[in-house]
Amino acid sequence: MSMSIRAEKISFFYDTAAALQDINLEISQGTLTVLCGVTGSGKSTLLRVLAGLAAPAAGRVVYAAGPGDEPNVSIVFQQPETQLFAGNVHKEIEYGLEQHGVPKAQRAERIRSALSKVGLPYESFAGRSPFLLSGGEKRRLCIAAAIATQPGLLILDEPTAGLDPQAAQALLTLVQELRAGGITLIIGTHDLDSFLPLADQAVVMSQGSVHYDGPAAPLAADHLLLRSAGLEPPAYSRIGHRLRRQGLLAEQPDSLDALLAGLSLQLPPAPAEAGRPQTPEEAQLEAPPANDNPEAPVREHSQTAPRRRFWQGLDPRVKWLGMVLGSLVVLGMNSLTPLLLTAALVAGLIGTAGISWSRTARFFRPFLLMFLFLWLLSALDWASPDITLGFLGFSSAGILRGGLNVLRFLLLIALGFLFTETTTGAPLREALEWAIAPLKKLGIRTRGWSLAVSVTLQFVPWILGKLSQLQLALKSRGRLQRGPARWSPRQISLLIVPLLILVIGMGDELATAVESRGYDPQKARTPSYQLNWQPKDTLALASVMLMAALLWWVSRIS
Ligand SMILES: Nc1ncnc2c1ncn2[C@@H]1O[C@H](COP(=O)(O)OP(=O)(O)OP(=O)(O)O)[C@@H](O)[C@H]1O
Repeated sequence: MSMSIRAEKISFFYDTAAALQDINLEISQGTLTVLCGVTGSGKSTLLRVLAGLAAPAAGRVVYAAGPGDEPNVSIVFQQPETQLFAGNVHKEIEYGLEQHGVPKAQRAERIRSALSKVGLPYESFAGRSPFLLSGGEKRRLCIAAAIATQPGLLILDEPTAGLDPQAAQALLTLVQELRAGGITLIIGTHDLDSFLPLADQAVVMSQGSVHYDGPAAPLAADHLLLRSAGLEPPAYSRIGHRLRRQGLLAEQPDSLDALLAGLSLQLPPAPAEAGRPQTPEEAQLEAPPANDNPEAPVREHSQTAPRRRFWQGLDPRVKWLGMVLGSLVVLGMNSLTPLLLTAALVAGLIGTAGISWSRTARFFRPFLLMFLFLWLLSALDWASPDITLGFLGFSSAGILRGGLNVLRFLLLIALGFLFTETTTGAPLREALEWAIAPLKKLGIRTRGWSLAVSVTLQFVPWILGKLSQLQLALKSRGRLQRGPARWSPRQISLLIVPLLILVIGMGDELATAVESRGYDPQKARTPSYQLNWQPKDTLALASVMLMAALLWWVSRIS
């Protein structure tokens, strides 16, 4: 089932500024259309209007499906990471199917087939958290979620942006397969080199209007037209143009392959080279990319040190229990020896978890200053001081009591630090669900809680990531500084506004993504991560309990 689409005199405004003006388009069924234009020319806005996600201020969009078919449009936005919201890959895709009324019995097969089309094997990916996939895998998952509903029209906004060459090549192959399967495709892109050779139709946008609408091949060769819209012609076309002027090529190529084929016809082999067998290195250089096959998973390099892997591999419930048990024991300690012993133990654990000392120091620095101040405050004694510093007086008992409290709090924070540094978002969330599950028996609804925690947890690493990106951006515009990045009050004040805008923007994108998949806020969703208790977890928990008991005993006898 395929669809055609027609835009009639479309205009769209953001507040009062026109983003689209008088757009007329006709896209035939089963074709691939490339929508290009410089940044800000209106591509994303037009794609959203064509997908029915934004209503035009004037004009209309007309969809036509085959006889007996409902028009069904799917869109995959830029930045796929902002579109994911479910607890695992299976549920991420199932969500759209549910909204489209696909019966439960048919969903698993549809999900399996969509994942296989984008080269993510169901067995390896279905249970994984979408947030823990690589960028290329997230992109494929979004496309799988979009095609699972069997749309007649699929709209992709910047599908190759940010992908490595192999992942981009796999995506191009997937696009060709989708088109061969009869889907109508509209692709908004800056990547003319990749998409123009595949396209039937091309639309060039300029300042919210259509600058060119016609067949793709002549557009690639029309450098004047492309440049007048601010676009650089594809490299194969520019090279072909130059070679033709020098008489080295007979025809203007319409793809890189056509250029290479034309060259090999035109150029005789160099005399010294003629007849020489190809070396293995040359053969390798000329071979097509190893990952041409979209079924092949994207190769990934893991830089994780073995020690860190051990900690991250532990069942998160062991870490939750360890943190709770450790915190209870620490709270019960009121003498120095067990607290110092625990501090040494926690320091050792931080070391074995592969967390660098500079990272630890950066984390604790703000707490140390605050606690030092609190310590001094709790030791102040004006009436009968044991120690005097100028006009300030401190009592020895106050110093000891304050010191113990400070140490206790620092240890509690250190346990939390150890836990969150070795546990990523989804397992952490799942362990929390497990911990609060008994509340369900008391009739308390825990799904809302876990969803709130899940959303918060998704935002926290994202906000921290954005913060360090913003800090780097600020730093790159200042003078060269050595040493670790520090926060200055001025930097913080400069970051607040962009950070707020980013957070609001992300909320907006997420809301639109959810809406585009037919989100119903009344429906409860529970995120999931496959908890997997292994013998090593039992061993780790036994060690934690033994250490906690030992420390408790030391605190009783000292
Ligand atoms: N939410 C918004 N509020 C106000 N103006 C907006 C908003 N989104 C886009 N615009 C403006 O509308 C115009 C078209 O933006 P659009 O995102 O459609 O461009 P684009 O061609 O997709 O750009 P890019 O290639 O950078 O993604 C731009 O001038 C942009 O500044």
